[in-house]
Amino acid sequence: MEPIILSDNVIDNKSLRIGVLALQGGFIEHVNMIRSLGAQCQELRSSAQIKQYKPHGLILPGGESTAMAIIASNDPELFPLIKDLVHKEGVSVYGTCAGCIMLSDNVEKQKQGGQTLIGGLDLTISRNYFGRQINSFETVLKLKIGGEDHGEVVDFPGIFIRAPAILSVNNPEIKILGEFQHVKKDKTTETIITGVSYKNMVTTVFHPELTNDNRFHKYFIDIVKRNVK
Ligand SMILES: NC(=O)CC[C@H](N)C(=O)O
Repeated sequence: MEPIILSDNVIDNKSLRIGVLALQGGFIEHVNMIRSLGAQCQELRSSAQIKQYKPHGLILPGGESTAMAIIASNDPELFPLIKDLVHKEGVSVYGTCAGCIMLSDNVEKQKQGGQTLIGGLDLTISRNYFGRQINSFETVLKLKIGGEDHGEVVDFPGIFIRAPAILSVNNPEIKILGEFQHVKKDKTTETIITGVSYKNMVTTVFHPELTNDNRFHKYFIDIVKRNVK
């Protein structure tokens, strides 16, 4: 794929740079929300653009994780580069929904034949857990992202679109940001983990970028700032 180089005037070396992987899905809403918080933000579509922009933080948006992996395969350097940035260079990353799937080590209901992942979070996630698009829903979540140190529980609007569910966290160092009680078809309930954070990585299975509540993005920007060397 021909790399499209970013023009120099979109890169401001003096302030925090957040990139949003813009291969497919809901990237523009993240860009708007990050910009509304005063950080610079850029859609990134290739390994060449990521190398040029040198983001301090990267958002992997929602959409369709299998489609993203197929598009990414046109640029064989792209996923290895993201893996290096996140796992070796400590660049902060926020994965929303499909992005959360891509950052998981164990994915149930993968595309037949498997799908390419970035990994790094030892948790078990199940794709399309709540059913098809028509089974998308909204609910109010309790999330531990509030206050100065982000240790307080706040109410947060949860938009779930063909969402995955985090069924278990297999590394005790991974911090659970929230859980909710899902009532199953047989009326029994189960606990679903809605978001986690671990070192420079944070994920949600719901979509804060589709609300007008920017507290989750503020929380991510604070993680990025903390990890900038
Ligand atoms: N809203 C979303 O990102 C849905 C995720 C999608 N079901 C996937 O498997 O990638």
